[in-house]
Amino acid sequence: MRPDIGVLGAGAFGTALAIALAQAGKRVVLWARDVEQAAAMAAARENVARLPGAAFPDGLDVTADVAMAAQAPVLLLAVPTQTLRGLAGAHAAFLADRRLVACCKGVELGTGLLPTQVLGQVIPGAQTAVLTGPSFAADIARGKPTALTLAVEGAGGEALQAALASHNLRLYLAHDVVGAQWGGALKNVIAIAAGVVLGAGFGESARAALMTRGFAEIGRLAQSRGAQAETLWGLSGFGDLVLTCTSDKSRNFRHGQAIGRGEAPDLTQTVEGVMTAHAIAQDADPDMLPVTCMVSALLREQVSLEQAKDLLLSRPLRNERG
Ligand SMILES: NC(=O)C1=CN([C@@H]2O[C@H](COP(=O)(O)OP(=O)(O)OC[C@H]3O[C@@H](n4cnc5c(N)ncnc54)[C@H](OP(=O)(O)O)[C@@H]3O)[C@@H](O)[C@H]2O)C=CC1
Ligand SMILES: O=C(CO)COP(=O)(O)O
Repeated sequence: MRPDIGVLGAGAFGTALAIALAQAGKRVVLWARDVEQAAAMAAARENVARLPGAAFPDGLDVTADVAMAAQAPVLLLAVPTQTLRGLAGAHAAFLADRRLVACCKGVELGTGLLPTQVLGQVIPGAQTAVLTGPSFAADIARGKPTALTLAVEGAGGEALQAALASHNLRLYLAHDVVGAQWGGALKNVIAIAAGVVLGAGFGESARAALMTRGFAEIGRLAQSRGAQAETLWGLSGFGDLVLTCTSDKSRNFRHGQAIGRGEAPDLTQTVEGVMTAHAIAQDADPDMLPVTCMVSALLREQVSLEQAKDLLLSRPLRNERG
């Protein structure tokens, strides 16, 4: 039988979404690129590698055959942002006339493009949407209450909202696809900075300052790229910034925390904020985006932690607004 939803990318997030949707009664096919990983998940009815402890419900099938998942009219793309172009390019024929819901949070290095913009380049005319907002994969998989933004341009938003929402996964519809993606991408950079601040022992007051000034920075950059301010105040911006900057379940936050403590970060994890910081900083004005540029410089070891702190604190005094 034709699935309702295909999920491409069997990492923590793709697996969690597949579990939640199957629990809500949808027929879901989860695609992993690795044949052995797909077989192991199918046998264990669990993604032991990426999301241990979350059992697969009935209605969730696993495959390494992209054609099987792509029978569904709606495909969730849950791979790291830097791999999205490769995924879409390799399977363009299967993706061409499907609703493609980008679930990744980041900016492509080199092009500065958002996920739906990458999809639009690789698959001209692609029907895209964005699912984003504050949610840890483990929470979604365990059926904990979660509210997310589903951003859809043009027609079909309500139908997609109804298809993907469930009792515990509450979806708010938005139409500002660009704004929803900028919020989700940039909060990861600020979360790295928040982790650095706490890891270094600069204190919770400093983190609150950084989150607030970081949010102002997100607003400046995102609005200069076409985002609406109201979108940034919502789940995809403010909501996700709060979650990611305040929880050590966040990989971005933990990455920063390790750097702040002078430890080596875990480079096996997907930490989207690293590439996003570099993608933004490569042609940014440090006066407009001081935190993002400093995070990039710190990650590249162009400045020390003490230098980064002093450089940020010694900037000329300014008005809070503007
Ligand atoms: N985890 C979370 O709580 C949340 C994550 N997100 C976002 O979801 C996206 C994915 O993150 P997450 O699932 O956590 O990452 P993970 O590190 O858990 O998994 C990444 C997955 O992507 C797969 N992958 C990588 N490259 C490709 C490729 N070229 N083709 C196909 N599959 C590929 C990996 O496969 P393999 O194992 O073979 O390498 C792996 O299954 C990120 O943008 C993240 O910001 C959003 C909200 C919450
Ligand atoms: O996007 C997320 C929460 O909304 C997941 O955060 P991390 O990628 O930092 O783990």
